[in-house]
Amino acid sequence: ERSTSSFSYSSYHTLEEIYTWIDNFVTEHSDIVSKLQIGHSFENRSILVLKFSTGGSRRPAIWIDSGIHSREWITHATGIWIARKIVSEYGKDRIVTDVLNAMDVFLEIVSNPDGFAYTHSMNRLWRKNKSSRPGTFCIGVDLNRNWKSGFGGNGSNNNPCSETYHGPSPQSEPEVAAVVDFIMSHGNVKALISIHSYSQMLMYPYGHSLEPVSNQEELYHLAKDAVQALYEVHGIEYIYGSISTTLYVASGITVDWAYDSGIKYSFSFELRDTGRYGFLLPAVQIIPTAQETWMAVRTIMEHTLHH
Ligand SMILES: NS(=O)(=O)N[C@@H](Cc1ccccc1)C(=O)O
Ligand SMILES: [Zn+2]
Repeated sequence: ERSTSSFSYSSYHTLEEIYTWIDNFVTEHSDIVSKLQIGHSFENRSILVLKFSTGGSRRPAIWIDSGIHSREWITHATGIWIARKIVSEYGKDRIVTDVLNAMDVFLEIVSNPDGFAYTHSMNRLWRKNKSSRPGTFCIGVDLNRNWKSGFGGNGSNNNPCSETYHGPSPQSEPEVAAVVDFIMSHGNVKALISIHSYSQMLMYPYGHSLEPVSNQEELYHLAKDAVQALYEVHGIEYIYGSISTTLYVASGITVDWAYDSGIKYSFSFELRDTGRYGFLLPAVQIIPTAQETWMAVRTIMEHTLHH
């Protein structure tokens, strides 16, 4: 009896339950999945990444992260569901099979483990990590403002008590430094997908400026196709475009760093909903959200494989 088959994919889970699921999932699919520890959080929790690989060495890769903002529980749940979808579709779905026969996929489900634990224990709406520094009264850095590209610019805040506090310096946070170090040492990541909630948007760089990226046309049309694939599942409508023109100016964000580091297919999702439940999305919407998100992610994977 596979212990992951007793795991409820239609429920929200604690950090411990997710880490146990990861171990069971890797054990049950050891032919294609392995577990990497890329670092430790501020409070010394392991930072874990699932690697999906069918062989080769240093194959071009796709990076997916969820949970950088700890209160966005739908994103961890979607990451878990996508992990299972990838292994169940390999050998069946033509696109997944072609992608995994040529590329590796890295999936960081809990990108902010300290914040996530805190949303279960003390404050459901905690967003940042849990770092603290002498002489700083408030806790936590916004891990979507701590990246080097555009660091400290408009749409981030220098006040440690702010929800968008960028931290003392780029990559000051171990949760960000671990990802930077991993991706830079891998050196062959072709696409990055950073999953947030909520607003129902699919966005690409830049967030820190209104200036279009060099392959803006390509990213616009890929986002359009991905959003259409998403819509066809349950009729959910997303808007899409560059972060700064579609949402707001935000500086020091993951996808701007990725793009400026050469990852030309960098996207950020804002999953369901549009504000009725917001971060408190009911668990009954987990699987529908994951199913539709998967179709958009699969579209981006296919494009990355062929370009
Ligand atoms: N998920 S959210 O509610 O925090 N909104 C995100 C919006 C966002 C998402 C991706 C890149 C830049 C900005 C944020 O970091 O402000
Ligand atoms: Zn977020």
